[in-house]
Amino acid sequence: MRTIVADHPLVAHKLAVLRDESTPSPTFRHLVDELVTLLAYEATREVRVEAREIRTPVAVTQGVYIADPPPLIVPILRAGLGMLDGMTRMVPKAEVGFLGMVRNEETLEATTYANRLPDDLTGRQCFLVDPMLATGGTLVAAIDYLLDLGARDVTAVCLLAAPEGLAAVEAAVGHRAEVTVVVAAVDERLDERGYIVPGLGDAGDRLYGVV
Ligand SMILES: O=P(O)(O)OC[C@H]1O[C@H](OP(=O)(O)OP(=O)(O)O)[C@H](O)[C@@H]1O
Ligand SMILES: O=c1cc[nH]c(=O)[nH]1
Ligand SMILES: [Mg+2]
Repeated sequence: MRTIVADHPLVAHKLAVLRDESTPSPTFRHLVDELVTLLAYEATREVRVEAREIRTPVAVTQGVYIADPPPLIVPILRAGLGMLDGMTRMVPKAEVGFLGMVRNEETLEATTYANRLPDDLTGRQCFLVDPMLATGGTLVAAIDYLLDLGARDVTAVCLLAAPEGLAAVEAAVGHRAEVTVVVAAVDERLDERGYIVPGLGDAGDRLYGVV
């Protein structure tokens, strides 16, 4: 498994504002949207492309286009929805699948309440988006869905990861496929409630309110 940390002052600045507990929800949503476009730049570095001839006003040349079949972007609801628009803005050709998953805050186990994915992901490059990789339980389950449908090239785009979560994902799925995790930062640890420290709190609640 590869972990790529988007080490850039613009990312660090936006992340600092995002972490601040006084940042209100509208600003939080806007920053998540901006951050994901910066992470998408790293995450799509190896997106499959094909060359096709184009005619500029001056000459004929080869243009580079994102290849078919188009990449599949899969936000993990709820919090992953906050990253969807930024991803599709950067890769408009992408198709979108959906996974609704929630972590039980007592047991920390993830359960799935919605699943809308293509039937066959053989040969598809898949991009899971979810701001938080904490214990890794949610991401492991999400990657399992994609691998079971035939995907072998999966990139997770997250804002924050805990070292424990990265290790859990590597142990669970690293040997089954090419998995890349792109993050804005790897934080220190998890606390006793399974929250990322220092983190930014509950990403879903900060995006959409406490429900
Ligand atoms: O790595 P894990 O320990 O599994 O935790 C990470 C998950 O927790 C959060 O979602 P949550 O379950 O709070 O759902 P929400 O997006 O609806 O708030 C987050 O967006 C991840 O999906
Ligand atoms: O810190 C955390 C851990 C899990 N989910 C979140 O939204 N935040
Ligand atoms: Mg939540």
